Amino acid sequence: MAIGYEDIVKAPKALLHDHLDGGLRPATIVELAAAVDHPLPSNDPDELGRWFVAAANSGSLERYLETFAHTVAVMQTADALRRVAAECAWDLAVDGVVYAEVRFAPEQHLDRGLTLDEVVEAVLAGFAEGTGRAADAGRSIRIGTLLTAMRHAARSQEIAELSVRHRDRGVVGFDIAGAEAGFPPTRHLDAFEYLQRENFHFTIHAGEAFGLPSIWQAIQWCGADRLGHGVRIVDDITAGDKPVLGRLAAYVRDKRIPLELCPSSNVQTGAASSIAEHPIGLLRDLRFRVTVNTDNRLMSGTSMSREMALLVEAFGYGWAELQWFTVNAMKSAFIPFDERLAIIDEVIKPAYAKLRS
Ligand SMILES: O=c1[nH]cnc2c1ncn2[C@H]1C[C@H](O)[C@@H](CO)O1
Ligand SMILES: [Zn+2]
Repeated sequence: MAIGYEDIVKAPKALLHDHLDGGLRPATIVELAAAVDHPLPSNDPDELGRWFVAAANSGSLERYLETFAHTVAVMQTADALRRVAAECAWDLAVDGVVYAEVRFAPEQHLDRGLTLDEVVEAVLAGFAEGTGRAADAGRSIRIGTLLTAMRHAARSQEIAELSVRHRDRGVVGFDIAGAEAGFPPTRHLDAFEYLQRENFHFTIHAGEAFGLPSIWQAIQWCGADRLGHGVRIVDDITAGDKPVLGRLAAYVRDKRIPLELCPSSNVQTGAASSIAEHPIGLLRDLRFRVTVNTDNRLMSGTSMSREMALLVEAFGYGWAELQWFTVNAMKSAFIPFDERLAIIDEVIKPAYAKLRS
């Protein structure tokens, strides 16, 4: 039986890779931009939403990233950051996401005088507000925050220390993002070594716009717990009736290193030519630790439910596969093991059992 979209929305979902500054509501951008006189490509929310998707459909990660100038520009005050975070929590909850790790780069939100700590505090307050409101409405969601350092900049050590400073207040991990080619993860080795000494968790955007060397560095030099995208690991797999894994692909699979795959985003930046041809099909068949993610809901005009629905349509997946992606994500989350298990056993498994029956 084909799975209906409304049922996918109802099914509990876990999301590990979602950017706060890539998920604003267009109407919120229009309002916030008016308050700070930031010129937008359109002041009509519907048109603006379409502009983001079209502009991000560039086939290049560098041009895709240019669209963030408009979201980052309106996220420069504590009030704006709190509002955007609260709306993010609510929007994810309404979409049936029960656990999300949402990331952003604090260093990009200092233009109007906030300190790094104030930026983080505002976002954490917004998540608390949004999750509280969602819980009151009967939609429980847990949000963990990841702090990102921009890989072209030189603040990763500072952002790593900021992450550790806020670890008991909702920050559960660290990441690096931005243009990948020319900015290898080893540029930030000091930060990763510091985080390892602190027993902290981190993921690295790698294997999206650049291939195997980036993935290899992220894992073998930097010690990443997960791969942000990591989709280019297929370059180390020889396809055929019996696919053959190279050393790196075998290592990633053997060690159960989670892949934060983002199907729509990859099609937009040219990392995959279509959803149907996205390597997620092969990687799932080979039982890599695959997870499904949104990356940037605004730039892709998407949601967790939509990403799942696209996969159902392209690969004929049923509830068994959707549950597998969801449990994979929950197993790979950066919150403590007992809390992950509680969500899997008490929320995810009972809901899918019902949907499957
Ligand atoms: O998919 C991505 N790859 C690399 N960098 C990205 C991606 N999506 C968003 N970013 C960047 C742009 C944002 O401003 C920054 C922090 O969220 O992370
Ligand atoms: Zn990303």
